Amino acid sequence: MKIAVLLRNDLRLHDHPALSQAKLDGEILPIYVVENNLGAAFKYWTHRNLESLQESIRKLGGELYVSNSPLPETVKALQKEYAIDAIYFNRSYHPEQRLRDEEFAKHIFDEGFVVKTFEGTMLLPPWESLKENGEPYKVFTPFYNHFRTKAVPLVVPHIRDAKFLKVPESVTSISADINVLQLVPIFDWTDGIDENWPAGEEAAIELVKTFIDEDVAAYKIKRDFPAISGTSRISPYLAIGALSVRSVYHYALKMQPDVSEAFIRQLVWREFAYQMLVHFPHTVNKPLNKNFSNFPWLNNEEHYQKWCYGQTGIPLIDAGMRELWSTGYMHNRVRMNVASYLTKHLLVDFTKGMSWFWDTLIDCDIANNTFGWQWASGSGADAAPYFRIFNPYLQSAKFDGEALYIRKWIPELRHLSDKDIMEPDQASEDSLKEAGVVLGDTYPYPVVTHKAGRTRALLAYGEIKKG
Ligand SMILES: Cc1cc2nc3c(=O)[nH]c(=O)nc-3n(C[C@H](O)[C@H](O)[C@H](O)COP(=O)(O)OP(=O)(O)OC[C@H]3O[C@@H](n4cnc5c(N)ncnc54)[C@H](O)[C@@H]3O)c2cc1C
Repeated sequence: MKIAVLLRNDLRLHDHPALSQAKLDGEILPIYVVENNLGAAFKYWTHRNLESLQESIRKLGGELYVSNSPLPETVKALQKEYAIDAIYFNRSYHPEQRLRDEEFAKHIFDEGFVVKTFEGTMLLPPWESLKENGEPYKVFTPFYNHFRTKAVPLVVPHIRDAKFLKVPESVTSISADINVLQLVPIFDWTDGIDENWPAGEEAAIELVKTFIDEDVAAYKIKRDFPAISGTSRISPYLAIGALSVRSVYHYALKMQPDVSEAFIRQLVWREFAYQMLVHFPHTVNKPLNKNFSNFPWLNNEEHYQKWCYGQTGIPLIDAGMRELWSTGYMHNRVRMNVASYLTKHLLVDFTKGMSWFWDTLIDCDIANNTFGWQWASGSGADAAPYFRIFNPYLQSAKFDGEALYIRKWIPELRHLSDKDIMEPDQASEDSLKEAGVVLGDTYPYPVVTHKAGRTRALLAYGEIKKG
């Protein structure tokens, strides 16, 4: 049987249920089709991971094919040029793609293809984590407790040999040249990504093994400090699927059963985010909490731009946004702060923050990004209540006490003392002068200070509470 295995955000050969089953059932034609509106950084990350997977498949004597046309057209043309019998794929939970997949699967099944779908994204399919009454959980702790009573399926074997198909040159609907997808930007801004993130599953597996073998025990106490590498940094690999979440889960439980609880808990937050997405797909652009539909956002474009480019005058916020711009990643503690500052202090709609993250993160993940923004703005499931507003100065003092993170990303402030660097507009004129800082020139004044932003946010919140 000639089986086309559709690859999406699952660019790997380990624990890949669709490829594993195809290996047992026949000959494999792996195809990647760009389907969603990818952000710029993630496009480039996809390109590099496709290159890496191409290399691995070639070592096994096969070829990875790509197509620029939408999936139904690609399959139709391919069928005409190179009669395939079956289509296998791991399910996607991107709301739009899920609908397209369902329609597509039905259509090609009616046309006589064998169609098989698999779980390749989550630890458990979303319908296995429901309450007894069949409703989805909206609060994390009961979800987590329920989840821990379930057995996560074991991983499937790494593909180390398989019969791969190679299409003749006459077939033009797919190509083995990844460049045809044009995922690499014309202007070269990708150095920061290249320097920080080796692509591909080998790099991903090495990273996660080292983290679990050596660092997971300290995760709980180190994970909140952005200047130190206390977290796993596996999110870019989970997002593109170079790493299977099930492999990570089982490896952690097997190798470090006594000290991996805090880390496993985060993997289950990801699971929770996915099940929220599946059951409440409208949350990708609308608040889960309906009260927020009429929230009086100010959406000041100038403020938004300053936030995007790390020019708000609040050092912790600017450091985070500059880390994101340079590397395609931001530490979780800082993500919570920048999201809170945008939606609460600046009163900019959370969907605007979400779309900036979508365009700049290499770990952009539709479930985690949606969930994170809904949570931070107070409109989502198990959310930070709106009236609890992060104070970025206290957050810096608590989680970046020696200002190592701020100094790294805002070098123009580096000569200020640990205290002054967190709130430069409160520093004395002498201290600023001595450190070579001219507010409004070398570094901006705050767009909105914590005190003013907090008061304004609470007033806005009062409006929606009144109804
Ligand atoms: C506003 C906002 C937007 C976010 N957008 C994304 C996104 O687009 N993609 C993304 O992967 N994560 C997102 N997160 C969640 C979190 O910030 C990242 O998963 C984490 O920083 C990745 O670093 P790590 O792999 O070192 O995490 P670790 O702390 O090592 O955790 C391991 C894994 O657990 C999962 N995880 C950890 N924290 C969370 C969380 N709070 N919610 C859901 N899953 C979690 C991730 O898959 C992560 O890779 C967002 C958080 C916020 C507040």
